[in-house]
Amino acid sequence: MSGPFPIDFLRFGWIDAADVLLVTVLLYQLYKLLRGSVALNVALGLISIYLLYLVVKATGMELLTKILGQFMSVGVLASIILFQQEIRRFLLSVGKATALERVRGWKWGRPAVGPPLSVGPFVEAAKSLSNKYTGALICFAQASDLTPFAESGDRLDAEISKRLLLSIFNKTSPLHDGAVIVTNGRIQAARCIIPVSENPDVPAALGLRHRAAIGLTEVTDAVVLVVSEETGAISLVYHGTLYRDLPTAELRSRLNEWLLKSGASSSTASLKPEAAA
Ligand SMILES: Nc1ncnc2c1ncn2[C@@H]1O[C@H](COP(=O)(O)OP(=O)(O)OP(=O)(O)O)[C@@H](O)[C@H]1O
Repeated sequence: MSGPFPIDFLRFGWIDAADVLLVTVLLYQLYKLLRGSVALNVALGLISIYLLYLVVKATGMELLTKILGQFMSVGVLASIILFQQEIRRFLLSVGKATALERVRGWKWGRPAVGPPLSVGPFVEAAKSLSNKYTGALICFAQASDLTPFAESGDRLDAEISKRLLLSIFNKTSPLHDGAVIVTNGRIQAARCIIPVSENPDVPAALGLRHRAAIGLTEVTDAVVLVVSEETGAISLVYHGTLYRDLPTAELRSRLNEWLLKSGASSSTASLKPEAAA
């Protein structure tokens, strides 16, 4: 027997062990990715049909095998269409894990980091907006390209300042509706439309602004800051998780942590750590 676990009728080698391990890791990653979304139920449905197909094939039920076989043959294509967002997120996390983004900067002759981004103006603007119950939605681009969403709004390419952020979200401003997108340490665009989450677990009390913030972070690695018009609460969203009603110090530290962490590994922006106020 060549393998580490000699079983009479099975030749189970190191390669098989690695194979099983990798498939386990892959399935676990898939589960983590789909957890909490309707896609998990769809995936379970597809897996059940596949298992049923294997059983009817093994028992020789020809008609059912044929029907399910037809279904399975289009299954791959259907899965790609059904799971486009999840596949996108998966590939994004693989890309980040392989640290390709880190080397991309010098490899393609681009600067590894953009102009420094300070979280101060965002924290200060969020505080003011919150005190006045003015809604806001600010998306910080990281490794994922937010250009397609920025293009849905009005291009600004402006220097970041608290005053500009307050002007944009002022209720009388023609730019206040929609999201602001921050890329490369600049306000790239305002009035942008971002994808709304379809996760049924998002509390019904949350309106479209918060759902949109969650939605963008489900399909990209952006960090999103939300100020609620209704309650004045300031929240952050990252990787599909909403961190609600944050005090200023926590808002600042989380922004510093998340943007600094990825700023070091992505080519989109570097960040000046901010001391707590
Ligand atoms: N897909 C979207 N992309 C960008 N902005 C959006 C999107 N959907 C809603 N918004 C913004 O959210 C506003 C509506 O917020 P709504 O009151 O429904 O949400 P909410 O989560 O309850 O927020 P709030 O607590 O501020 O009321 C819109 O006027 C718009 O500015």
